[in-house]
Amino acid sequence: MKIRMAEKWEEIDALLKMSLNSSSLAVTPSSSTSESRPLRYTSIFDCKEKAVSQEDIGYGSCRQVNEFEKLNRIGEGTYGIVYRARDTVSNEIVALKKVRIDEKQSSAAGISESALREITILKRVKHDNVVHLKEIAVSKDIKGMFLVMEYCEQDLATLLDHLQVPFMVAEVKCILIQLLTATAYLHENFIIHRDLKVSNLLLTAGGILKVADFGLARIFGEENMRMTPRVVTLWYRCPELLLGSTTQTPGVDIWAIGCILGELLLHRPLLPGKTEIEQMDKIIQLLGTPTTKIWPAINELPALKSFDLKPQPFNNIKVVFENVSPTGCELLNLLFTYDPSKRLSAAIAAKHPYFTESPLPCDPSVMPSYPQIRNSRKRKSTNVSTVTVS
Ligand SMILES: Nc1ncnc2c1ncn2[C@@H]1O[C@H](COP(=O)(O)OP(=O)(O)OP(=O)(O)O)[C@@H](O)[C@H]1O
Repeated sequence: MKIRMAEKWEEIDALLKMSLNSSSLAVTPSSSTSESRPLRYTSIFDCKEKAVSQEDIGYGSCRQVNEFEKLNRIGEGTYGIVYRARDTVSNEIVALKKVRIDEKQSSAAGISESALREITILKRVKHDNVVHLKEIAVSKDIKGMFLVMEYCEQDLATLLDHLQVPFMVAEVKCILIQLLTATAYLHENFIIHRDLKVSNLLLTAGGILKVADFGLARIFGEENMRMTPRVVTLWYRCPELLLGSTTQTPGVDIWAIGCILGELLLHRPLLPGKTEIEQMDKIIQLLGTPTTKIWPAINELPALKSFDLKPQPFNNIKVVFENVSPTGCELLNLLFTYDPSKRLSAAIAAKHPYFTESPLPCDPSVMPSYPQIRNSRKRKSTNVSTVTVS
């Protein structure tokens, strides 16, 4: 068994190393931010951040999961179950995300591609507003692998479902500015999240927002990098993906952030389409029909002919968001720019005057916190994602 374990983890380790060294993922960090740092592969065997060689410790420094006491189940996503747990060594409360191991998986050792992605990306990012992967724990047998993450008290989807009144504008701004800061950091480091939505935004007890769930994230920058258009949960999916674009830009995250801002302001999902056609219709209802004048490349999108774009000449942002200031409506329109090449960047959006006009973003420490609703139901939108990993 020991030998099988060693082989298995070495196999995963080699795969991670290969994926990060391959040309499609070879990137150089941006030098435009002080937070940028070399994106370097660190071995899965380095998972406790201290420099211990594999030889020193046998099968890597990963601790066994039985050093964590599972307290309760806090979430279940497409790719694994998430538990609240106590580290019996440090007494710290952590989140344990179990990675499904399926021997039938095509990737190494039965670990899904999305889990490998999540690990490789989370190990290279370090930002206050991105969930921190502390280490990887393993079960005694070969069946379990767990991401040990900092614990966050709630996710925004559950919070939204339970709040009787909408967030105050100052609270919306507090959340959004943190989300934009995190996204700017990711984009500066060539990472597109590709699944931003309220259930993937976590809040700590101190109101700090943490972007989570990097199972669909990708490194971008390579010319003509083709990606499947069927990523991003439908309600948050941008028009270029709906229309079949395979070249994805950071703009897919920016569009999703527009949907999140809309949802926070309205206290309901902004564009809850049930099918791709309905999704596109809802976008057109809100923003008007896109034309080649505002989006010259639209005619080149492969799936355009499958859609019958209804003529709708009006932009209804001000109607739908009647209680939102003109500056707020302007920010929404910029986030919802049809042409992805003209869509606002996260870094520029974070400097938009909406955040400096009254009411100002509140301090995270005064964000509402309801630990008692932590284990309540998860919204159905999560199931609408129909994602394909590529
Ligand atoms: N670090 C954490 N702290 C607290 N709760 C968490 C943490 N990570 C995840 N969760 C909870 O578990 C849920 C599922 O986690 P996550 O989104 O990472 O899993 P997934 O399988 O990738 O989900 P999805 O189906 O949305 O892709 C989250 O919505 C959140 O409620």
